[in-house]
Amino acid sequence: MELRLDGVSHAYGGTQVLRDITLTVPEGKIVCIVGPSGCGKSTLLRMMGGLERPDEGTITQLGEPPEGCLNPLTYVFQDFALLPWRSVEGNISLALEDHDLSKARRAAIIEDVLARTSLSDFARALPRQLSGGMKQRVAIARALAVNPAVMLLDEPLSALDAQTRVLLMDDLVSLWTRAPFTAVYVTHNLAEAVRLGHRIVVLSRRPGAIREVVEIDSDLGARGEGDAKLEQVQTHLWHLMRDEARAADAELADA
Ligand SMILES: Nc1ncnc2c1ncn2[C@@H]1O[C@H](COP(=O)(O)OP(=O)(O)OP(=O)(O)O)[C@@H](O)[C@H]1O
Repeated sequence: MELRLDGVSHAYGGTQVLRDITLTVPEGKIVCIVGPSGCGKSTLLRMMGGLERPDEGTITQLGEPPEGCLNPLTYVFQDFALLPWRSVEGNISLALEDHDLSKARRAAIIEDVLARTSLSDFARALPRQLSGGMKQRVAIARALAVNPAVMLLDEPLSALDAQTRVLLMDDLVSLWTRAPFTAVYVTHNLAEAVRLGHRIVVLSRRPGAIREVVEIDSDLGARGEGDAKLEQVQTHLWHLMRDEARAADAELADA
C-alpha cells in the first residue's frame, strides 16, 4: 500500500503548522521526515495515521494492505509506550487482542516477531528489567505483529544513547532487508535519515513546507560508516536544516 498526500495544510488556532505538503510514501520504502523543532513533523505523522484531519488537502491510501495485515497504520513512539505491568510477550499480545485470532495464531505471531527482533529469550521479562534499546525493540516487535501496511515512527531512537542507536539502526536495516516494509520515519538525526531513508523529506521551519526531497538509491544493507556519498548527502541536509533552524531562532527572538 502506498500513501499519497496532496496539498496538506493545517493550523492550530491562528498558528499555521503545515503548508501545502504533497508527497508520496511508496510501498516497501522508508521515507524520512526531517526539519527544525516545531515545524510540524509529528503533526504530519498523526495526519498520515488518521489521528487528526488536515484543514486542507487529502491523504489517500492506495492499493491493498499486505496479506495478514491486522492494522494498516501503526505507530512506534520515542517513549516506547509499553505497559509496565505486562511482560514483553504481554505487550506484544496487546496489539493482537482486538482481533479475532485463534490462540495458536496469536502465539505464532508473537513467536515470529520476537525472533525477528532477537527478543525470544526475553518473552517473560517486564519492561523495567530491559534497557532502553530492548524496550524499543519490544515496541517495534509490537508494531510488526499487526503486519502493518505503513509503520509510522516518531523519533524512535531519540531516547537512546549513541551506541544503542547504531545497534537499533542495524536491526531496522536487517528487518527491512529480510522483509521490506513501508515506513515514515520522523527524526532530528540526519545520520539516521541517511542510513535508513530511501527518500528524505526536508521541511522548512513552521509552517512546515517541503524544502527539498532527497532520494538515496543505494541499498540499505550496503550503507555503512564512512560512506562518502552518504556523508555528502548528510552535509547537504545539514546545510538546509541549519539555515531553517537559524531563521526559526531569529523569529523566536523577534517575537
Ligand atoms: N494539538 C495541538 N494543539 C495546538 N498546537 C499544537 C498541537 N500539536 C502541535 N502543536 C503545535 O504545532 C507545532 C508543530 O508541532 P509538532 O509537534 O508537529 O512539530 P515537530 O516538528 O514534530 O516538533 P519537534 O521536532 O520539536 O518534535 C508546534 O508549534 C506545536 O506547539
